Amino acid sequence: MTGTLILVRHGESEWNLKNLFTGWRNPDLTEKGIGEARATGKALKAKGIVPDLYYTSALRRAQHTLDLMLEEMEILNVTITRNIALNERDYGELSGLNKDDARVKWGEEQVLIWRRSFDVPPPGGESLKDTAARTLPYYEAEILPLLLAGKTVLIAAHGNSLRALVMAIEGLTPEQILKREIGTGQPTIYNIGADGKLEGRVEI
Ligand SMILES: O=C(O)[C@@H](CO)OP(=O)(O)O
Repeated sequence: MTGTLILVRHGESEWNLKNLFTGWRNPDLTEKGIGEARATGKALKAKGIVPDLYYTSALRRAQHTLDLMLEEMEILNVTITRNIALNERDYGELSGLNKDDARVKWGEEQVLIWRRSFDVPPPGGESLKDTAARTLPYYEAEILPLLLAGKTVLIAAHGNSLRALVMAIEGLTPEQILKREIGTGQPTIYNIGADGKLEGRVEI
């Protein structure tokens, strides 16, 4: 049976707006981010998508995004699983620093490597590879069996925890994932086949 996996990055957060490295810090959504979450909820509803199960991280920007989407989809009284495995990558000592200040201090290239490379962690933080080491096992143990049973699963999470999933599901190389961006509030929808492999993408 084909399952459907809906990945949604949280809407713009207060620290996205201030251009601060966020990681495991816990700001909420801005008004723009709230609007992005509602818009994605509306688009999922318009497409007639009714998920069977709901997952998010232990951070409120993703939790709030999921709550807003469910409001727009008029889906009430469902169980939401919140798990730290879906948290954003930990930015370690960069957390709270302004990204432009970081570029001045360490240079554009070094900051790009910390932000988008596969296996180079920021000081005291997680690389994408480290993030995948907690996100992928969780996906394989908790989410994939549901998809193989033909379920539709909605996950609201973060730019880099989702990039880890996208890299695995799409079979991207470290060079390819370097260029992959996921915008705030942006949905990525996959049909997953009985073999657990990507069958195709759904646009909404
Ligand atoms: O600061 C962060 O936690 C992330 C996501 O907002 O930033 P970046 O996109 O630079 O990895």
